[in-house]
Amino acid sequence: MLAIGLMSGTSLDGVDAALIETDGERSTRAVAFRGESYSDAARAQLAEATALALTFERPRANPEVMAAADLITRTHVLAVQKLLRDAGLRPHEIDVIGFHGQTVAHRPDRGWTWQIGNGQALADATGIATVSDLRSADVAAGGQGAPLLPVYHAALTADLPRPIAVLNLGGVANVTWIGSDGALVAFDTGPANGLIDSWVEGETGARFDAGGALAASGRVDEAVLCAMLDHPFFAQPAPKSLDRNDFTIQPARGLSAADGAATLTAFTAATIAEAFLLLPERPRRLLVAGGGRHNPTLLRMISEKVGLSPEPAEALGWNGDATEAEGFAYMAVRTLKGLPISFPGTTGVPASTTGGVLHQPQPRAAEA
Ligand SMILES: Nc1ncnc2c1ncn2[C@@H]1O[C@H](COP(=O)(O)OP(=O)(O)OP(=O)(O)O)[C@@H](O)[C@H]1O
Ligand SMILES: CC(=O)N[C@H]1[C@@H]2OC[C@@H](O2)[C@@H](O)[C@@H]1O[C@H](C)C(=O)O
Repeated sequence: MLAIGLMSGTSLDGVDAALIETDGERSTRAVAFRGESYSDAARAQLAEATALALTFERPRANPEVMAAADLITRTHVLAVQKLLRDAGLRPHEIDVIGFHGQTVAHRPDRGWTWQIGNGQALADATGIATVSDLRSADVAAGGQGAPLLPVYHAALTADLPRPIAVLNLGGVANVTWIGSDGALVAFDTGPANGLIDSWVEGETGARFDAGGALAASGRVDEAVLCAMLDHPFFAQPAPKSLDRNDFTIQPARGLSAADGAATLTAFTAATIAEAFLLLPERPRRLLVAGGGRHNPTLLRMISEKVGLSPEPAEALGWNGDATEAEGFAYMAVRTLKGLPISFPGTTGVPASTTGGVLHQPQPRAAEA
């Protein structure tokens, strides 16, 4: 099948749109990819909606969050249209879209996770069957609702020697470990770039620490690093997941811009080392996808603390910027086929679970 996957990640940098050909099982081939950036105004609107949503006891139709949801849907429609144009394809040639939406609050402890974006509106506007709300069924069944990528990581690495680990360095980081027998262990490890981005934006106005240059020029403050690592999340057994806002840059306040960047980068690396202690067996290789693989200072620190060289996804011919979006395309095909997308080892759900809500495009009123 030809499937489009759409992801708007915790970094709020934009929409990733990927087109893949897959059977939702072992076969998967990347066909096209493009990103659609948010304007500064859109990012600010999404950040506000996210901050607000996190204060709610449960998801509700608040006007500000609904306006953000509308922005998300419209930007995703645009991303699909541009991706189709790039690929020279028409909507009827695409079997399904996997639409992750934007997480505004992730509270499995309260029994919910909230991704905004209207799946039916996206299906109607693109004319393509759309699977949305991919995390809720898992949470309803008692899982963490995240991470979901492990099933795709397993397909991507099917021919590689195991055990193997795949690290996704987005705003938040998550690791997937795949054992020799195909067993999956996966969980969020801590912030990846989220804190570094917030720090750098506050200190310098830049969106992120390009090339890890600021962190490379600073000194890690060991006392701040120790204080940050003294957090109950790291002692928790897997599976476990995070909301983007579960950690803050507060402990680094008072450090110079460079030392703060170095310390927060070291924090991410140290949390990945902590995560490795929870893996059943040391992986032979550590593959890295997500924006953090563009940060050599972060990769160096991970290598030092974990004792394994992180290999950017490109080493295997993957596009590490597209992996998440591809994963949601893959999951949408699995949803169509009634196959599970989450497992006891990945989200803690008691039994393997299907997920996602399917929306068939409705003919427009004018055409009806
Ligand atoms: N050249 C670069 N140098 C340093 N860091 C970079 C570079 N390019 C991207 N990044 C980092 O990658 C981040 C974006 O990563 P990505 O797109 O994988 O996150 P996301 O998908 O929004 O997050 P999540 O996976 O948590 O949902 C940026 O915010 C930035 O911190
Ligand atoms: C609730 C939510 O949106 N979580 C994201 C976030 O970003 C990274 C990490 O935290 C991961 O758990 C998840 O996304 C990836 C794509 C996943 O589900 O595998």
